[in-house]
Amino acid sequence: MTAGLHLVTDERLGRDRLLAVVAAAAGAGVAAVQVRAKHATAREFTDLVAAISAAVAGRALVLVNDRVDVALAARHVGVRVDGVHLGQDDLDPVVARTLLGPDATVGWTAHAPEHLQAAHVLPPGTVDYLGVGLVHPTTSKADGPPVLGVDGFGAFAHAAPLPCIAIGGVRLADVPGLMAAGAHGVAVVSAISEAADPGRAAADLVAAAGGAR
Ligand SMILES: Cc1ncc(COP(=O)(O)OP(=O)(O)O)c(N)n1
Ligand SMILES: Cc1ncsc1CCOP(=O)(O)O
Ligand SMILES: [Mg+2]
Repeated sequence: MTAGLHLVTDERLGRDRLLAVVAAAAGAGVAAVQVRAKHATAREFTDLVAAISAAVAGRALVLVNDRVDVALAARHVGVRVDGVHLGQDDLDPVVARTLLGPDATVGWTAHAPEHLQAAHVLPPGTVDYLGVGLVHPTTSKADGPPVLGVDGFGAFAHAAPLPCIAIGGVRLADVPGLMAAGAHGVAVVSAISEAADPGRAAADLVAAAGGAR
């Protein structure tokens, strides 16, 4: 179930704080935790996915950013991994779906007209949701795509053939407007990871995003 709130892990955090944030967010009812570690080796990334999956403890989906090989490796050693979030330069989602199987969750980044066209011609059942942004400027991703704003996000979501998760500078105050604009859910790094009380912040965002609780 991908609707609701996604926590994307913050690579700026130390491991203890990161795992505490993940556990608090999972306890607050996030729908998914996406493990993002742009500078990790394959082995480091696989170990991190295992630690985060243990912290999630089955309370949310565990998605691996970018790396189908890491998702498969973690599964191979018995770690619960539910799927991947792929960018436009990552493995083709059709191939990812074949490798991960029909029950996996596969998300795909989209922010340009050609991405929408590509999404329209995907075989049914390939991708579960599109990650769409930036909603606002962010310091969590270097060289991010252009800012759409809430209205731009809504226009994109209405033209999309798949549910859209809003990402990029999303704060609690943005969530009602994004949901009203057609969001399937929202994904955040800073709004949870930088909060003084990440569990409280996650619970408030879950409530606003119409999560499972
Ligand atoms: C939910 C969600 N949407 C978009 C992204 C961005 O993915 P990508 O463009 O591949 O950028 P990186 O996260 O890999 O830097 C995302 N991660 N999650
Ligand atoms: C990974 C990613 N992809 C697009 S924006 C982003 C980071 C969003 O982080 P924040 O919620 O702190 O703006
Ligand atoms: Mg990516």
